[in-house]
Amino acid sequence: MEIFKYMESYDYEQLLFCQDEQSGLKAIVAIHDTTLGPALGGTRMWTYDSEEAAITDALRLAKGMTYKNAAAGLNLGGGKTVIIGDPKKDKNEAMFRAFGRFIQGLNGRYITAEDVGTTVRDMDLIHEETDFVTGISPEFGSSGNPSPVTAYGVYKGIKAAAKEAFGSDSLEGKTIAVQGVGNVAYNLCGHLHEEGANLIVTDINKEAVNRAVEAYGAKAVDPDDIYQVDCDIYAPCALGATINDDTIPQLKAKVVAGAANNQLKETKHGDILHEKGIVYAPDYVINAGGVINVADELIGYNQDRAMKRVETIYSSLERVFEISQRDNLPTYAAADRMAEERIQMLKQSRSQFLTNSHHILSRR
Ligand SMILES: NC(=O)c1ccc[n+]([C@@H]2O[C@H](COP(=O)([O-])OP(=O)(O)OC[C@H]3O[C@@H](n4cnc5c(N)ncnc54)[C@H](O)[C@@H]3O)[C@@H](O)[C@H]2O)c1
Ligand SMILES: CC(C)C[C@H](N)C(=O)O
Repeated sequence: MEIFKYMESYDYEQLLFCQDEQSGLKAIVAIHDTTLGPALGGTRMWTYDSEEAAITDALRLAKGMTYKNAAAGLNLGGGKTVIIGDPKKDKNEAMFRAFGRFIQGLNGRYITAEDVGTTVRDMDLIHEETDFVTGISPEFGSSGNPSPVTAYGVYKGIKAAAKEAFGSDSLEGKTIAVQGVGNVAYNLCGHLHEEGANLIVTDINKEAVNRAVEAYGAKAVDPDDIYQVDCDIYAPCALGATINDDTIPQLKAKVVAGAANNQLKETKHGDILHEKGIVYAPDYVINAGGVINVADELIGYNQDRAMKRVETIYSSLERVFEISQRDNLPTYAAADRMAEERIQMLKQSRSQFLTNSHHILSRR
């Protein structure tokens, strides 16, 4: 992999490799763009097939956070960390504390939070070493686990996408296929079930599937079968790139709207959805609830204020669908335009984030 060539292609600012032999920490921090403010993005812990796969994931996820934070109207740039390892076996206190010290060394250029494979407990350990971490325990006056809030935002976003596709945002009687029923999607299924939707779920983890079947009467299918089930809405809530050449021809849904980051394997897959008349809710717009919630910690966490802001995901998606129709653009491109315009506008007056300027951290 030619790292600088890749970084140049999407104008990444910084890529850091953090190693601590004693604790087994191998972390990659990618900072994409800090025009709008310090880079905020979660830490993912995953068993990658190769170091290259881990680097690529960190870079792709960091860019997604730049767009997510910009589209959500936050004064924050985009970054992300991946820790290479099995979150079930390889975690220890020293690992997260070592990572916290590396973050502290960045002096506020990057702020972390939870992502796949990390928990509030892990963030609390990082917090032993640095203040540049969010999603820590409510006992510190913080917002805790972002997943239920992400789920609420995704639920609101699914309603906005349903209105665009079916003319009504009611989900009663709609069949929704949910891929991955982890932290976000289990909470999402609760909202969908409460509104009277029929759920079809899958997960590579049998316990996660059973939990959704028991709590919400969901029907379970094998992981490979989720794309072809008869449904109105497909909600990808596991990992990325599930909208691709193999899966699109199988989809019967009229809407793709879910929590996962980087749902489109390549942008051409967003073009194909558009051509087929499938309403796609851009991932980083619909799943911004968690980051909106944790970002509120930076100005003194207020749950009511954060939830009101999460509710705006519905109108942000309406705006994306409006731009898409007006300019005959695929929805992912309409969302990119919205985010890029905001960044460009501010780039004219600011370039790199500096801790000694007036910014969100100075109010903490
Ligand atoms: N947690 C948040 O607040 C948040 C915010 C924004 C975006 N996201 C994104 O949403 C997605 C889910 O996040 P989460 O926190 O719920 O993670 P999670 O790890 O709790 O849940 C993911 C689930 O997907 C399952 N899974 C993995 N591969 C699968 C496959 N091939 N087929 C079926 N199931 C599979 C896992 O077993 C797990 O149960 C991720 O892409 C994450 O980046 C999460
Ligand atoms: C800051 C976190 C809540 C980030 C979250 N994992 C996301 O992808 O949006």
